[in-house]
Amino acid sequence: MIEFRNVSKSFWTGKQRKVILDRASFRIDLGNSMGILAANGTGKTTIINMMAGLEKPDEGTIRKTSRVSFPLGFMGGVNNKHSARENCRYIARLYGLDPDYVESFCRWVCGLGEYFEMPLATYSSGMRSRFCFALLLSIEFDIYLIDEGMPATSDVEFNRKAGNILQERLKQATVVIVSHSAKTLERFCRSAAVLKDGKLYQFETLEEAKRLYDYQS
Ligand SMILES: Nc1ncnc2c1ncn2[C@@H]1O[C@H](COP(=O)(O)OP(=O)(O)OP(=O)(O)O)[C@@H](O)[C@H]1O
Repeated sequence: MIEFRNVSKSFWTGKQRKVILDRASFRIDLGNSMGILAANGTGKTTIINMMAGLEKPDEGTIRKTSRVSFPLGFMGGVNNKHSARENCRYIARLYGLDPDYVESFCRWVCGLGEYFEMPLATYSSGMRSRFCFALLLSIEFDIYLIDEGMPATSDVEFNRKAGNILQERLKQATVVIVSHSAKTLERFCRSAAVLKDGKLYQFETLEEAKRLYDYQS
């Protein structure tokens, strides 16, 4: 479960305050995947980052009682000076997992060859995103956070392998997905919410959410 209670978040732009959430309260329960529809630039990434714990609210509380993933495609949290192998083992220890398992899983999924032993700083951005995605897949979460659809790399073989693993994971898991497009949400959830003027309006069905979203845009 993820619960936002009276959460406010805004940014100072130098001229005005950009409000993302204004004392918003909502809850996402396990087994009830939810999509959030919001126009570009209104705060989708910020909300996902707050759920992941990457950003703090200005006010209010965010409570989590489940294992919540970092956003799919997130490339932080790794150390550039260390190799994929060292990063794997470090992250495994942080999550209380078996370092041998995480290392061999990632080695198999991301197919980096000898680069697996080299510092991340020597990787291309494609190699880095393959590694970070493999790392996410090596950990099992209850709730997966997706910002604007599935991440994809330019490596077809990797996309197929990682996509199949993720597909299996998502069958059992709860998904929170944010997008500006209802079409992107359709694959993942039946219920949805609309982010509007700093408030989140939750609906039983995506259809209902779409009606409000289409009306305001
Ligand atoms: N650290 C920051 N300082 C100032 N403004 C910020 C900061 N982070 C985000 N913003 C602003 O807050 C708004 C929401 O940003 P966010 O990235 O969450 O939007 P988004 O809905 O995901 O956008 P997009 O659809 O374009 O990816 C944007 O106007 C952005 O410029």
